[in-house]
Parts: sequence; C-alpha cells; structure tokens
Amino acid sequence: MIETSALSVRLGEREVLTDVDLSVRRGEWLAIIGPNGAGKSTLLKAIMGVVAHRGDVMVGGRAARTLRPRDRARLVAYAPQTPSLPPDMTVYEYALLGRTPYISYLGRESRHDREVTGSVLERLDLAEFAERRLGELSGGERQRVVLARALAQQAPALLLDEPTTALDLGHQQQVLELVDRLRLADELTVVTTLHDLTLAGQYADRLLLLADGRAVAAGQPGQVLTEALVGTHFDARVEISLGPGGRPVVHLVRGSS
Ligand SMILES: Nc1ncnc2c1ncn2[C@@H]1O[C@H](COP(=O)(O)OP(=O)(O)OP(=O)(O)O)[C@@H](O)[C@H]1O
Repeated sequence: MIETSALSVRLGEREVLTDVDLSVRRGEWLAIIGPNGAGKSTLLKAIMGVVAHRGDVMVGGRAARTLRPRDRARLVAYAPQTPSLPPDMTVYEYALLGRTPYISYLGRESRHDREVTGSVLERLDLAEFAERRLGELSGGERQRVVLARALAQQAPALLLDEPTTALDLGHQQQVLELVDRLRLADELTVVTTLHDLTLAGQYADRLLLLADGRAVAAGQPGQVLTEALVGTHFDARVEISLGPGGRPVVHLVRGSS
C-alpha cells in the first residue's frame, strides 16, 4: 500500500534522511522508532509530499508525485505531531475538515460527512467538546482532535506522527485500540512514529528503526527491540522482557548513564 525506495531528504545544509526503503502492506501496522532527530517525522512528511525529497514514494500502487492533492488525501490521512490549530475554530469544524477531499469545490458538506465526523468525535470521547474552540483545549484534547480530523478522512492509509505523546494512559490505550480496530475492520494501513517502544512493540506488526536518517533495523518487534539495538541507537541501558502475546516490553535500567 505504501512503498518508498531510496527516499532521501535534505533540509537546509543537512541530509536528514538517506536512502530509506520501506514497504507496508494493506492492513499492516508499521511503527517507526528512533532517537530524537533521527528523521521519523521527516519520513512521514516525505511520504505525504509536504517536504521535498529524492527517491520514490508509491501509494496504492501509484507514484505519489503524480497524484493530485485531493486524490492523495483520499488515499492517505496524516495526523502531524504539532499542527498549528486555528484557535477560534470549533472542534467540530476542525474535524469536518477531514471530509474536504469528498466535498466539491463550491459545495457544502453532506449529511454523510456530518455523520462521519460526529461518529469519529464520539469514538474519541470528543462529542461533548464539539462546540469548544481549539484554543480552549488541553494538549491531550488537541491531540485527539487532530486524530479525529485524520480519521474523518476515511482514507485506507493512516500516517500518525506520535499520536499518543500528550495523552494520559487511558486515552493512549483508547486511541491505539481504536486505530487497531479500524485497521482490522477496514484493512487500514497504519504507519506511526512512536517514542514509547513498548507500545510500538505491542501494537505494530513490524518496526523500522531509524538512526541518523538511515534505516538501521527492520522486522518484527522481537527482532528490532533487542537490548543491543536499543542500547546502541538510543544510548540507553534497557532490559527487555516478554510481555502480552510474547511481545517485547522495554524497561529502563536505573543507575546507568
Ligand atoms: N527545517 C529544517 N531545517 C534543517 N533541519 C531540520 C529542519 N527540520 C528538521 N530538521 C532536522 O532534521 C532532523 C530530523 O528531524 P525529525 O523531526 O524528522 O526527527 P524525529 O526523529 O521526528 O525527532 P523527534 O523524535 O525529536 O520528534 C533533526 O536533526 C532536525 O533538527
């Protein structure tokens, strides 16, 4: 569903992504992990075509650079890490923007668009916030609103940049479970960056470890979340045990530096 080959990005003087190849099948969940500055967000932005890149991006079997923005938006929804939100817009109005690719240029949203938007807000515990202004929300509420807009887009692929960082434990679980349910029900393809390695290992089918803009490891969670790889690339001392479903759980070891 999503493929990149030799994807490279230069920002200013710096090469921040170098020759990244990835392939995510329909219905698969890929988590991109890596230390701060590794290039995770840049990789998602390059797939979305919002930063200039070299190399190829294919979405749904088509070269992404040949897709019109509207067609790309019907194929891939993207929830950025820190979008700028118009403070006076309401939660409902913002989530409804996810329906833009389906509304004709001079047209208005349909009843179906409003229903989809309302149901996404409900599933994200945001129905009671529908009329609240974005400038009056907490960080975690804002993060769920950004996700709501992406889900309202009902695209077959979902790119989520750190979707859980500002969320409390219950909402982290709620958001990841919702994404997982949608993935299983509709065969959504999910690519998400995640700092929480244990969560990444619990939810993703495969992990891609980026370091200094290069893909340094890829595979099933148990193949990538090893003490050696995490220790080397995150400069951290960790112990890894087996958790639910035999998937790895990453523990920081105190007293190391
Ligand atoms: N506009 C820019 N000009 C120059 N360098 C940039 C620009 N934007 C980002 N960078 C650099 O590109 C590198 C990759 O940034 P990116 O945001 O993709 O990393 P990340 O892995 O998502 O990091 P984090 O975990 O901190 O969110 C970083 O070193 C960053 O400083």
